Amino acid sequence: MPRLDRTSTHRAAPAPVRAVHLGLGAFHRAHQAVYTMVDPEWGIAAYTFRSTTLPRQLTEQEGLYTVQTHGEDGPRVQVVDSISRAHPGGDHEQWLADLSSPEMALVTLTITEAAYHVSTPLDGTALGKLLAGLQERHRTGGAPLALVPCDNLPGNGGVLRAALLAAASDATPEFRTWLSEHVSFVDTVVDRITPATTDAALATVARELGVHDQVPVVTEPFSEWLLRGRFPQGRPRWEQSGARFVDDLDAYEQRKLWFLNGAHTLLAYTGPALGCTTIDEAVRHPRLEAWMESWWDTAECHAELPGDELRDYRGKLRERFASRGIRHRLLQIAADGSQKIPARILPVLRAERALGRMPASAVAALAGWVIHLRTQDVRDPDAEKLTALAHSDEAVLHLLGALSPELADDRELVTAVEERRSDLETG
Ligand SMILES: NC(=O)c1ccc[n+]([C@@H]2O[C@H](COP(=O)([O-])OP(=O)(O)OC[C@H]3O[C@@H](n4cnc5c(N)ncnc54)[C@H](O)[C@@H]3O)[C@@H](O)[C@H]2O)c1
Ligand SMILES: O=P(O)(O)OC[C@@H](O)[C@@H](O)[C@H](O)[C@H](O)CO
Repeated sequence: MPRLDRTSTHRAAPAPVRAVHLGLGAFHRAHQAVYTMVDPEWGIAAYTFRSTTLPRQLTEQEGLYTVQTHGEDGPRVQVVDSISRAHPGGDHEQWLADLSSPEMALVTLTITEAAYHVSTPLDGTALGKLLAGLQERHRTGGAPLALVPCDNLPGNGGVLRAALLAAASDATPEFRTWLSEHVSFVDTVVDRITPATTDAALATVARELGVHDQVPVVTEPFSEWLLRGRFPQGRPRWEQSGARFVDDLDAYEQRKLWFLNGAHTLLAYTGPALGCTTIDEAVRHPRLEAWMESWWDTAECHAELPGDELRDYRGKLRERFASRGIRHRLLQIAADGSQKIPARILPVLRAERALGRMPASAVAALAGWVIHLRTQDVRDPDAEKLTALAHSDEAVLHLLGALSPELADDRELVTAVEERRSDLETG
């Protein structure tokens, strides 16, 4: 079977590289790279964090790959041609050359929530890599740049700015001033459910297009990108692909993190305890569905957007989650809980506790997390510490304290989570 080639794409040759991406995974390829296709003047140099396999496979395909959307009307397969070059994260020389090129106007990032914490040593971390690139750019002329984090974090632009300034605490005052004044930190809300690709996706491409793609991406038809911030050296015409540049990002960010990601987290931890493995299975389980609706009712009491907008969003989420075309594994979503629960569950839980209420769905999410830590192969930057706590006496008390110390002082909450855990453990 022939390989993918440019006969079915808009770009006869790779577009000039004006954007860099760090964290070349499924989501970047289903989201930012697809939005960038609209503008033939903009090509992307995309870097993995560590993997050497994906860049090699993409390079063998001239950077081309397919995105397949699974909606009600079956799969649709599209060739994406905006990645002009793909590199392994270990290619440091090329990274420094790209970051210091005055032609480079922006850097997008999908480096996971956990990567925004400054850890020492910085070497080998995403922040360390970014800092090294920015220092090289400053040293070689200091052209301005926009940084565009696309991870599910509240205030992701501001978080990245604070993290980089903290990471650069030993850098020269000149560099720190340049970083503050000439690097723009763009806030974003990103949304497109994109699970890890399975082998079935390869067969779909072969059947639909008659070509072999080694690295297809599977995603949903829905896609959203909201941005707020400056692009001092320009940007692709993303708005022509549906991106929206807005001033009032915060309420939409809250809606996305609480309603979509919060429900995902709730189901990711309670679902396996009730025998489910994917989101579409979980939303068909009556008990899990009831918790999800209860979570949304609770979150609605504290959300900023008007009720009718939230109800509309909930309706769309029900459809998106129930889609059988997207087999989104609960265990994929369950990774890095210590980094996700604070943004997705705790704000609503705290608001409820301040009113003297005990939100059953948030309690279920925390109880499910405790079970996850006791029973699964845990992927979390604090995995060692958390699994030890999960097997200790008073595991719930210690784990809630690890999430946020004041939670452990709330004895009523600790008891409620313990009771739900015991209930879930017995099925
Ligand atoms: N998949 C989605 O539905 C989705 C939707 C919205 C946002 N996101 C964001 O994108 C991120 C990546 O998702 P994905 O689906 O591409 O996952 P993926 O597993 O396909 O790729 C993850 C990418 O992140 C890199 N990475 C992993 N750990 C890292 C670390 N400690 N430091 C730096 N980079 C690291 C990996 O090398 C890889 O390039 C998520 O963590 C999330 O913040 C994903
Ligand atoms: O990608 P993560 O690991 O931050 O979270 C897992 C899912 O909740 C997330 O990927 C959603 O599918 C996504 O945020 C939808 O836009």
